[in-house]
Amino acid sequence: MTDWTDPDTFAQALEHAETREKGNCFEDFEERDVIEHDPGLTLTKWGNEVWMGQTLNHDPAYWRPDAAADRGFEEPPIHPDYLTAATLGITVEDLSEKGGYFLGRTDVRFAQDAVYPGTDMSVESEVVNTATSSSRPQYGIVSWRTRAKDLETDDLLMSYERTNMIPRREPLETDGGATATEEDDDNDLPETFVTPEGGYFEDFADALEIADEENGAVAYRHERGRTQDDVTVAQLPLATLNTAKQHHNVDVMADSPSGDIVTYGDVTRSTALGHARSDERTWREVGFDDESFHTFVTPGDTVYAFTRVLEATDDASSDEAGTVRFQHIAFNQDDTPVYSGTRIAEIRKRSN
Ligand SMILES: C/C(=C\C(=O)O)C(=O)SCCNC(=O)CCNC(=O)[C@H](O)C(C)(C)COP(=O)(O)OP(=O)(O)OC[C@H]1O[C@@H](n2cnc3c(N)ncnc32)[C@H](O)[C@@H]1OP(=O)(O)O
Repeated sequence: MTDWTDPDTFAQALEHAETREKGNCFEDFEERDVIEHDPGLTLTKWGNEVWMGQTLNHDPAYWRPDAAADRGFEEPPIHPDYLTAATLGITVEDLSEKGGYFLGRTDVRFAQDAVYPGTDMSVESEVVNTATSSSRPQYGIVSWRTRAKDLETDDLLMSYERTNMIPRREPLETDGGATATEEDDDNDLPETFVTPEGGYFEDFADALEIADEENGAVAYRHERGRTQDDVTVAQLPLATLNTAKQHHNVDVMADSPSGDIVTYGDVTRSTALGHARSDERTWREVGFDDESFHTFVTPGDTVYAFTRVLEATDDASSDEAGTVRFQHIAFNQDDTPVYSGTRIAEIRKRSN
């Protein structure tokens, strides 16, 4: 009788067996296809707090009822970073589990009403673009518009457009692969870097004025760093039902370009944003644009943050705040940028 657990026999069995595959390849996506992501997700207080705690998003309005009330919330709401990560997390099984790279995201917008723990989400994505990758013939580039809604009321909670490199089932014929791109060596950094004196709206507006007079920029780094560990790399994405092997399968990832599991892009950016928010008086998050993930973050890497203030407008959803547009850059212990994106946030004004 064949002993299927005998290592030699089992090795042969594995060789003969077909693998029940997960995920979709580039060829499976057609423009205008709409994909509903099952099983959805209930946004819990636990998930919210684990996410915020580990990414250093410690704004008391998301933790304490009194601080929440002071900001006009009914109770500590779901943090927009967790909402974003959870929305993207449950799309992975259908969109990107096959592997590839999360290249970027733009037009990330949140509904004006806060989202509270206990909300059941339904999430769907529409394929908005498919393209060949000229540098990597074994991949194609796919963009989706993803929308998260409240399952009960059908209210839109957030939406964004995201782009990934997705493996092809059949690699394209190639005449030799990547063409070297010309390095843009232009380095015209301003001489003066201005740091805001505090974290209120007026501090950002004043700093922009000073920088303008001196032909400089409002740009500064944040002190905190967060080293990537088992919790940030594997636990946080799995808690959003993100099944990307990049984050939890060391065996497969050992043979990949990173040689290791990699941090979920939403963890990297949320950590950097947590550092940035610790130096400001956030009122509300409005949205993000032009988000890019420049290189891998792996266990043991430390995520730091750098901020540029681009614009301050005395106009917001509340008289208590003004609107600021930032560029945030996450970087690692070697000072290499790993993420960048612009962010629109309402920032509290000093009380008169
Ligand atoms: C959720 C999740 C995974 C998931 O979802 O399941 C994750 O969290 S995973 C962790 C986070 N992620 C990463 O760890 C990736 C880090 N990153 C890199 O490791 C490098 O960035 C690279 C190896 C991917 C590329 O490196 P690179 O080859 O040097 O980069 P580029 O040449 O700039 O881009 C190559 C081609 O992508 C086109 N391209 C780039 N950006 C955009 C964009 N925004 N929109 C449309 N097309 C874009 C570009 O136009 C070029 O197209 P062509 O192939 O046609 O030239």
